[in-house]
Amino acid sequence: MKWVEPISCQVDLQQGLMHNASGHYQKRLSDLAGLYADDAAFKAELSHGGDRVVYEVTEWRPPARSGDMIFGLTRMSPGKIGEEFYLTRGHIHAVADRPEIYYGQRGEGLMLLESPDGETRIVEINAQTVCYVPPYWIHRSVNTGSDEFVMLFSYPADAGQDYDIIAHSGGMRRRIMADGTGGWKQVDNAAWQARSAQTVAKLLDQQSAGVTL
Ligand SMILES: O=P(O)(O)OC[C@H]1O[C@](O)(CO)[C@@H](O)[C@@H]1O
Ligand SMILES: [Fe+2]
Repeated sequence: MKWVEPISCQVDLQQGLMHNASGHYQKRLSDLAGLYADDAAFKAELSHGGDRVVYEVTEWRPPARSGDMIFGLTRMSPGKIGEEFYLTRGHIHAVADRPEIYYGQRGEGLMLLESPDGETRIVEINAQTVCYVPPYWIHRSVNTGSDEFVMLFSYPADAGQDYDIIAHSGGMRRRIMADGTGGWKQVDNAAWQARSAQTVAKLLDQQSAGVTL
């Protein structure tokens, strides 16, 4: 029998990376086109500040997916586009009933959550905060601090990510903006459109066996 080997991965807090990872990817500002409210500020930032890396992920993925776990580290740079804090693309798991755990390592930020039928929640995350993302919640990380925001994450290996659900509803329902006094506030996204009852029911009926990951 060829068992999957146990491993350990060292979290490098300063670099915001995990050593001994099996994968690494970076997202640049241009990868986030269309996600921010202020498109003029986005374009100005791209042309003046350059297409810099805004977040990166080092992760370990098991050789087989079913029943196993993926874990890794996300490092988000600090910054704003206009008044809106830097964010990740955000997604629902392709197998929507799969949950996720985030564990704050450094910096400050939050998890912006949205249920299929449009309820919203915010979970603030600092170092040592564990954030539980329950099944079915769309989730996006936001760096609300002035330093890098680093979190460890772990989720079922067969979960996958569906990014279209956010695009199809005109973005997430809430945006996280500077409040003018050094903090953050949530504001409504005017472009947001509710998902139909049929779309919500389809997500709830989904069977993992029928989903292509
Ligand atoms: O995949 P997104 O929405 O760009 O966000 C990146 C973060 O989410 C993950 O996909 C984990 O759910 C990690 O890659 C990282 O923590
Ligand atoms: Fe996720």
